[in-house]
Amino acid sequence: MKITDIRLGMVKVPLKTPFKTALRTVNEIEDVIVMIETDTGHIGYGEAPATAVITGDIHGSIIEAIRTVIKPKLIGLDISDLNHVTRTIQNCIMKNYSAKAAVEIAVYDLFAQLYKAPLYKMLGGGVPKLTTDLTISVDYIDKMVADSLDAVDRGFETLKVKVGKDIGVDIERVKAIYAAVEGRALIRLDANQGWTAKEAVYALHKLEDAGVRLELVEQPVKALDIDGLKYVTDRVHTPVMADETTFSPREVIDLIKMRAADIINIKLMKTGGISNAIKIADICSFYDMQCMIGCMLETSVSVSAAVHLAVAKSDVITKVDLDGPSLCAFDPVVGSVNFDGADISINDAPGLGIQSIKGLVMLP
Ligand SMILES: C[C@H](N)C(=O)N[C@H](CCC(=O)O)C(=O)O
Ligand SMILES: [Mg+2]
Repeated sequence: MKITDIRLGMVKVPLKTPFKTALRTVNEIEDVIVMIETDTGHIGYGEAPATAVITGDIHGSIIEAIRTVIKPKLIGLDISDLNHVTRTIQNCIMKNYSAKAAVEIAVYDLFAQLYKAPLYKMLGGGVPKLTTDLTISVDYIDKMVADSLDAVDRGFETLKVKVGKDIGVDIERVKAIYAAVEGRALIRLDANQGWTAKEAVYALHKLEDAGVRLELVEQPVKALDIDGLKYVTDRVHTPVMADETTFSPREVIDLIKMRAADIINIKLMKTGGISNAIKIADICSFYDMQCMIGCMLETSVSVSAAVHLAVAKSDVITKVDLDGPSLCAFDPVVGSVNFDGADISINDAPGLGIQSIKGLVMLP
């Protein structure tokens, strides 16, 4: 199975409600779709969101990186040489993680199609079911409480509550949500870099002292403030998770050695795809550290790949934040991963099982 062409398109899906974090507000998903064509007629699908505030990637950079650098290196390569193909993707350009991720996802899709197996089986097998959390956007307290109750009524048992704005209001936000859903849902926080280390310790001590039990707090401080992350990790009982701080396997090793966080959030759009995500999961497994599998604002094209990976690495990926499809007004993908509220399941179609993408607009 040889790569003959790589075509690009755009998919646009409105969100059910605006997605608001300490870093940005977004109303719709607009992502680059990668379609890798082969001499056997098989097509592999991938997707890249433009998350400039986290990965530095924008639509133009994703499209140009794939068109002018990655694609010329891949034409003619044999999908059965998976390691050679993924190394070529990783080594042909620095950074550009989302572009690399989209192409790698399509390559892994084809690799599993080649052997007529669902991707998770090619990655080691597992039980093809997951349960995801749902993100509660940062907003007025009453709105966040109402959104949290609605999510619990819809069957979500874990809520990822966005904070990282005004520290005093953040504490009140979390207390109010905890009081409203106590006993019905687990709460994890994501400050998206919005606090200083001292603010984070202050807020978490206030919440701990008030009896608010949190599953974890994600990325309390700036991405590059590793000392600050360790400062928080050393001082609070609530487990601290690194998200924006860690992209590569090297960064994960450094973080583990410093004991700067308790948990790592693996996202394909930070790792540059599946090959490095596997390395990070294996490093964490070696060091006995838990991981979460996360996503950016992605549709079920690329989130499906994250689902397959998480199923295969469920020994170490014990937490799931794959709510991209749940945030979408509709699922544009006809495919094999079924996103039904909190419940995610995979059937036995080969690869990612993607048959078509509704509303896909191909780029010239
Ligand atoms: C969508 C997911 N639940 C999430 O919250 N991801 C964010 C980043 C999303 C974005 O801004 O596109 C995160 O974990 O920080
Ligand atoms: Mg995060």
